Amino acid sequence: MSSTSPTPDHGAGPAVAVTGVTKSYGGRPAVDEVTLDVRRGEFFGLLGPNGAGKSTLVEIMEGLRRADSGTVAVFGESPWPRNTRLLPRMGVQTQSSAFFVRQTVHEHLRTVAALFGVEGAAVDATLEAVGLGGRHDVRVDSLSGGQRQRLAIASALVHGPELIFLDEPTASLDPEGRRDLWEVLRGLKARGRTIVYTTHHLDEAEALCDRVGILVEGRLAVVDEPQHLIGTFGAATRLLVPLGRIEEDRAAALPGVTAVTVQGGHLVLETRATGRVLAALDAATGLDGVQTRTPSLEDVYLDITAGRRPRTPLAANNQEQQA
Ligand SMILES: Nc1ncnc2c1ncn2[C@@H]1O[C@H](COP(=O)(O)OP(=O)(O)OP(=O)(O)O)[C@@H](O)[C@H]1O
Repeated sequence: MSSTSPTPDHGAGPAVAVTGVTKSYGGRPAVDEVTLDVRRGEFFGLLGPNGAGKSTLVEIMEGLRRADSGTVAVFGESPWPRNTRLLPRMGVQTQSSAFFVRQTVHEHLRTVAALFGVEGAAVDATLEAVGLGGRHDVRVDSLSGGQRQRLAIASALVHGPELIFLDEPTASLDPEGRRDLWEVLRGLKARGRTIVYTTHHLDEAEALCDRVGILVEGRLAVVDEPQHLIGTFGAATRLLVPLGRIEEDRAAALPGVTAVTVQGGHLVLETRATGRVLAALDAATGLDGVQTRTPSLEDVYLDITAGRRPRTPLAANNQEQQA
């Protein structure tokens, strides 16, 4: 965003290296022995259910919390204790971003920019990018939740950081705002920035992230590219057959069908042998009105977080970094 942004550093080594990090509260690990690299220029998504430890892990990476054990290196340096050399290189939006509430939107962002020694032109460009271009003179305490979220994101981006941490940035955005933010983030990635992103929107992670890590109860269950994860975990395809076309028992007996449920006006057949089941359905009832839902990241995520599939310790393409 900033015209004075540093040139992205494409040096060797990961943007963030997390090694054996553990953090407990009251004897319970919130983050448990996590080892993970975020590559330079990568869009990395951190996923997991409520309370899985995402924010804790991200805040340890940012230098806002201290790990009980393990190490974190950001561009090769420890972010803890507060490392002022790293601050201009990182942009941080947390779930509880602070605001100067009595200022206007423009004053607020100008104040943030000034802390980083960034010129005013970057303020206007950043507000425009996050969709607050028409809100310069509105007081921060008069903004809606979604508008505040946009301002928090602007505050993380205004100084043109190389590494951007966004913690559920689309949580209170409307669908249009989400899509607009996707474009902003894709633009940042195209310019070589590294993005660490937590979200509960699996469609978003699938659309944006080069790799995702899924945390379950503080432990990293898997790290992989979304498409590879979907292929590797072999989540089922679902065939939606209008109710009344075939009896449930008969559908369940078709070769290749692994589960049958009723959802809305459909019988839902799960299968990993789509062609075979479609052919059998065609022979039994015809295919009129039958819809096919291919597996998504959400299916894999639900399987992993519900513990329905054996968890691999770490996917192969992250293991090369663990050596
Ligand atoms: N400051 C704290 N003091 C005590 N417990 C904490 C603190 N911060 C987090 N925890 C606990 O650590 C666990 C992980 O919390 P964390 O906020 O990191 O999860 P999360 O994955 O970000 O969840 P969400 O998706 O709900 O934001 C939770 O059980 C939470 O209650």
